Amino acid sequence: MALTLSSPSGYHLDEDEEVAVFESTAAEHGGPSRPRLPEISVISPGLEPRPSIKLSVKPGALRQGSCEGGDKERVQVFLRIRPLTETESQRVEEQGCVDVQDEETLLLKAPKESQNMRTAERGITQSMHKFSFSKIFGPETTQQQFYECTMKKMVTDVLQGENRLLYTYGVTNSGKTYTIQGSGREAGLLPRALASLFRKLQGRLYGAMDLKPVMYQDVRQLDSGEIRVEEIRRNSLLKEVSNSRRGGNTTTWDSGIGGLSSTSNIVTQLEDTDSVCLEPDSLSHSGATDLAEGVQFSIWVAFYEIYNEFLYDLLDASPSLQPRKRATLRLSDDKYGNPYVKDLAWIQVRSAEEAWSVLRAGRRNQSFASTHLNQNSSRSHSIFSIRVLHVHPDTGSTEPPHISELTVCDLAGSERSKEQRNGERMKEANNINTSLLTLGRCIAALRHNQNNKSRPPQVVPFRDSKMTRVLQGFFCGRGTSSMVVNINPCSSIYDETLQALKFSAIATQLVHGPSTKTRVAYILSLLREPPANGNESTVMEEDGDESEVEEGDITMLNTEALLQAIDVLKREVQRQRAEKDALEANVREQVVSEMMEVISRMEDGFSETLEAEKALIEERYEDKITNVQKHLKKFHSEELMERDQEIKALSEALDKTKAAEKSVPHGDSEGPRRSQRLTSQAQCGRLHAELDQCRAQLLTKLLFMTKLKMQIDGPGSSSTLAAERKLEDGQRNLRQLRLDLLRLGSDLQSGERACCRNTGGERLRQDLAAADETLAKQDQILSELQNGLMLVKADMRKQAMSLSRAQANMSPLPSRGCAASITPDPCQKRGYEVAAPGGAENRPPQKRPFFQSLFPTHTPTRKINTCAAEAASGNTPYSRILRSRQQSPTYSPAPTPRSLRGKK
Ligand SMILES: Nc1ncnc2c1ncn2[C@@H]1O[C@H](COP(=O)(O)OP(=O)(O)OP(=O)(O)O)[C@@H](O)[C@H]1O
Repeated sequence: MALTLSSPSGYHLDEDEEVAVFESTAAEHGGPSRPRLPEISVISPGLEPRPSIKLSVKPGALRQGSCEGGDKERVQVFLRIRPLTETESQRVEEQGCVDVQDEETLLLKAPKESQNMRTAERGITQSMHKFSFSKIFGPETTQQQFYECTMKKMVTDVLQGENRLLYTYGVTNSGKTYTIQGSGREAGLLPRALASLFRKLQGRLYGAMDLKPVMYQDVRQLDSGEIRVEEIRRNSLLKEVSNSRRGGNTTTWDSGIGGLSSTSNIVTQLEDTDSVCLEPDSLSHSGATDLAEGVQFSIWVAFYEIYNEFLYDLLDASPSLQPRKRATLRLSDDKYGNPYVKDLAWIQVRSAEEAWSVLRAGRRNQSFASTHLNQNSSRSHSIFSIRVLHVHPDTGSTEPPHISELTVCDLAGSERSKEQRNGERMKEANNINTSLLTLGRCIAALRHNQNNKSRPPQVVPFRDSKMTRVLQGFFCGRGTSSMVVNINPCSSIYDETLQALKFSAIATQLVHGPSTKTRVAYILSLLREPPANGNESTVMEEDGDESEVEEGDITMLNTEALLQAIDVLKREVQRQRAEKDALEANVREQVVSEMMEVISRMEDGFSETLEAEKALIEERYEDKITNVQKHLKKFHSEELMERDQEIKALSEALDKTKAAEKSVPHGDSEGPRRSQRLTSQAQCGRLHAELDQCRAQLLTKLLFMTKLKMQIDGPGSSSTLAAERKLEDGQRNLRQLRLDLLRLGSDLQSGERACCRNTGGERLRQDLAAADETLAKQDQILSELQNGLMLVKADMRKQAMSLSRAQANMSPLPSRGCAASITPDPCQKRGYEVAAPGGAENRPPQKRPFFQSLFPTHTPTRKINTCAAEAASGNTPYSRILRSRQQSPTYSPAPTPRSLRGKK
C-alpha cells in the first residue's frame, strides 16, 4: 500500500516517487478498506522491497570488518551513531529510540515526549520509522574502522583519476566534525585521507610548482614569476602556522556581516603537533594502489567555508592586517557553465605534514561558536579540496595534465533556529537550514530526473544556495558523492534526527548518472540536435581567450542559433515558473500544516491553562460560597433568636394586656379592646332586643293610630298620612338598623377570631385599628339610627299629642265610654302625653346605659350621645335640619350604614 505522507524534510515528491520511498509493512496484512496508517513507515533505499527483518539485532552484531556491499551505481549513504556523553547518559537521554536492526537497517522509535509521538497519537504519522543505509556504524565504531569502510577507497579512486565527494549531514552536535577532522588522537577522515594519499604517492610526487589547478577543473601553466608568488604564499602560510603554534597566537576575524562571529581562538580539537596522529597500524592497511606508469602527482589543497551564504578563504591569512574584514570570494562559471570559486587560494603540499599544517591553519579561521547544544559548533559549511594533477613529465606532451579531486565537506548541523536566543546564532541557523533545504531539493530533483526519464526533467535548484552550487559538479556526473549521516541517539533531539534521516532517505535513492546540463552547457546541449553525448564542449573549445570564456560566452553563436536559444530559454522560463509555482504551493501547504500544528499545540496549551484556571476559580468561589453560607447561617440564627425574643416579649405583653383586660373590664381607649368588642356584642344583642320591642310597640301604636284615624278623620286625612309615612320610614330604618347590627355582630366575631389567631404584633395592631374604625362607623350609624328613632318617637309623641288634642276636641262627641273602651294609650302609660318636648324623661328607655356601656370612654360617642340628647330636645342643629328636611318635599330618610359603606 502506497502512503501519501508529506515528503520528508519538505522536499517536493510526486506520487510515483512516494510509492518508491514510502512503503508500508501493513500492505501484506491486507488492512481494512478504510485507509489507516501502518505502524511503521519503511523508508527504503532500494526500489525493490526488502524482505522483512527480525528486530533487536544489537549494534555489536554489526560486521565491522566488512566494507563491501551496496550497489556501486547508487550513491552511498553511511550512517554513524555517536556514543552518548557522560552528561547525556546522566540525563537519561538513552531511551532506546535508535535501534540498529542490522548493518543496513535502522528502526527509530519515537520517545513519549517527542513531537513525532504527539502527531502519531493523533493518527497523522507513525511513531516508528525504518530506514535503510549502505552501512550503519554504531557508537563503538572507531575512526580507523570508519575510515577503512568509507574513505579509503575514495583516496584510491582519486589517485586513479576519479573525482570524489564526501559530505557529512546531521543535526548539530551529532559528530560531523569529529568524523571529518577527529578529536585529540582520534584523527578523522580527512587527516587519515591525507596521510594515506602521501603514503601511496611516495616517490611519485611532482615537486615543481609550474602547474596549478584553476577554475572548475583546469590546469594552468605558471611562469617563473607566478611560481615565485605561489612559493611565497605557501611558505608564508606554513611559516605562520608554525609561528602561531609556537607563540600560541590566535586570529580574530571580523566577518563584516554581523560583528565578530568568526573566531579562531576556540581551542582546536586536533592535537597541535606536526604530524597527523594515527594509530601505528592505520597506514599499513592502506594497501598498494595501482598508479599509472610514468605519471607523477602534484597535490594542491584549498580550504574555504560558506558562512551566512558568503564564501571565505580559510587559507587567506594575513597576520599583519588583522583584525580586518575577511574578503569574500565570488562564485563564477567557466565557459561550460561549471561553477568554481574565483580567486580561491590553492596551496601545493608535498607531504602529509604540510597538508596537515594547512588544514590546521584553515581551522583557525573557521567559524565556530558555542550553541546550546554544542560548545564548539561549526557555524559554516567547510570544504577541504584536494586536487591531484596527473603529470606526465617525461612524455613532453603539450596536453594539460589530467586533474582529479577529493572534496570533503563538513556541513553545518541542522537545528531549530528558534532554539537560538542570540540574534547572530539565529541568523546563522536560518542560513544553515536554508542551504541544507536547498541541498535536499537538489537531491530530490535529481532523483526525480533519474526515475522519470520519460518526463521533462526538473531543474535542479543548485543555484539557490552557494553550497549546492559549489558541490554541483559532483552531483552532475563530474564524479561520485558519498554521504555520511551522523546522528546523536539522544531522545531530546529525536524529532530533528528523524528529519535528518528522512532527508538522507532521499539521497539513498540517487544513482550516479550522467551529467545534468546547467546554464550555458545546458542551453548548448538543447541547441544541438541530437545531443552531443558529453561532447558539448567542442563548440567552445577553440576559444583561447580565458577572460571571455570564463563566465561562459554564447555570443559567438549565429543569429539563428541565438533565436533558437531564446525560444528554448523562453520555454525553459515558463516551465521553471510553473515549477516554482508548484513548489511555492507545496511550501505554503507545508507552512500551513506546520502552523496548524503549532496552533493546535497552542490550543492544547490554552485549553489546559483554561481548565487549570477554571478549577482554581471554582475552588475559590466554592470557598467564598462556603464562607457566605456560614455567615448567612450565623446571621439568620441571630435574627431568629432576636425574633424569638421579640415574639416572647410580645406574647408576654399580650398576656399582660389580657390579664390587665381581665382585671380592668372598662379600661380607657388604649386598654382592653377585646372586652369592649365582647361588651359591644352583648350590647348589640340587647339593642336588637330593644329594637324588636320598639318595633312591636310601633306596630301596636300604628294599629292604634290607624284605628283612631279611621275613627276621627276617616280615610284621606293629610296629617295621618304624614304620620303613616314617617312610621313607614321609621320601620325601614329600623329594619336597616337590625341588619347593620347583625353585620356588626358578625364583624365583631370575625375580628375576635382574627385577634385570637394572629400573634404578629403589627398585624394585631392593624386588625385592632380596622376594628376601631368599624366600631367608629357603627357608632356613627347607631347614633344616626338613634336620632332617627328619636325623631320617630318625637313624631309619635306629636301624633299622640295631636290625638289627645283631637280627643279633647272630640270630648263633646258621644261615647266617652266608648273612649273608655278604647285601649289605653301606651304613651300615656309611660307619661308621654304630658312630657315636655325637651325633658329627660323623653329619652328612650335604656338608651343611655347601652351606649355608655358600649363606648364608655369614646369621646365621639359621648358627643353623639350629647347630640342625641340635644336632638331629642329638638335644639340641636341636626334636629333642626331633620325637621327642615322632614318638612321639605324631597325628604329622604337618614343614610343607612350600607349606603355609607357604598360611598366609601
Ligand atoms: N563517534 C564519536 N565518538 C566519541 N565522541 C564523539 C563521536 N562523535 C562525536 N563525538 C563528540 O561529540 C561532540 C560533538 O561532535 P561534533 O562537534 O563533531 O558535532 P557536529 O555535528 O560537528 O556539531 P556542529 O554541527 O554543531 O558543528 C564532540 O565533543 C565530539 O568529540
